[in-house]
Amino acid sequence: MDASHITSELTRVLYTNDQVQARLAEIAGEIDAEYADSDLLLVGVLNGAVMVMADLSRHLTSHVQMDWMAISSYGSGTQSSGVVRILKDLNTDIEGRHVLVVEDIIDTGLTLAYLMQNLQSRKPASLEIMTMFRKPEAIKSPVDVKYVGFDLPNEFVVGYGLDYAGRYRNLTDVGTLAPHVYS
Ligand SMILES: O=P(O)(O)OC[C@H]1O[C@H](OP(=O)(O)OP(=O)(O)O)[C@H](O)[C@@H]1O
Ligand SMILES: Nc1nc2[nH]cnc2c(=O)[nH]1
Repeated sequence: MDASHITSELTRVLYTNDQVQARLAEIAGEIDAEYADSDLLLVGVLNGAVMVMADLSRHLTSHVQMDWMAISSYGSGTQSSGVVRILKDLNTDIEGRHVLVVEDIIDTGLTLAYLMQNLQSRKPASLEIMTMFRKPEAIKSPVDVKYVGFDLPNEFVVGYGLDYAGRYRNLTDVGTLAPHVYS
C-alpha cells in the first residue's frame, strides 16, 4: 500500500502525484536540453527535496551526479525562524562544476538566499535553482529561480516531501491539512 491512505487528512489536494510527475517530465526535458554538453551536479536540499530529487533525476535522460546539503531554517512549526544553519555540507568540490540546486519549496526565500551565496563563493561554473513549489513571498525574493514546478497559494502545505512536524512527507499528493490534524 502506498501513502495515499492518509489523503483523508488533507482538506484540499492542490496537486496530485500524476500532476507532479507530468510537470517534472517537462522540466527534465528543459534540463536535458540546457545541460546537454555539461556534466551536471544536482544538489538536493534535505530533507524535503528527497522526493523531487528522486523523481526529477529519473525523468532525466542525461547522466547526472547527486549530492546533498542539510540546511535548517524551520523548527517544527509552520513559520520561518529566519535562522539558517548548515547541518550537512556537500561531499563534492563544486569549483568549476555546473550545479543545479533542487528544492521542494521556496517560501520566504531565506534558505536559498543564504545557500546561493554560500555555494557561489565556491566558484561553480554555473549555479541554478529548480524548485517543485513556490509560494507568493518567494516571488519578491531576489533569488533567481530557473525552473519552477508550480506556484502555490500562501497556505501551509504538506506531502511530496513537505512535512508538518516531521510527518506527511510520504504522502504522494500535495495539499492543505485538515483542521483536526492541528488540534
Ligand atoms: O524559502 P524559505 O522560507 O526559506 O523556506 C524554504 C525551506 O523550507 C523547507 O525546509 P525546512 O527547513 O522545512 O526543512 P525540511 O526540508 O527538512 O523539511 C524547504 O525544504 C526549504 O528548504
Ligand atoms: N511543509 C511545508 N514546509 C514549508 N516550508 C516553507 N513553506 C512550507 C509549506 O507550505 N509547507
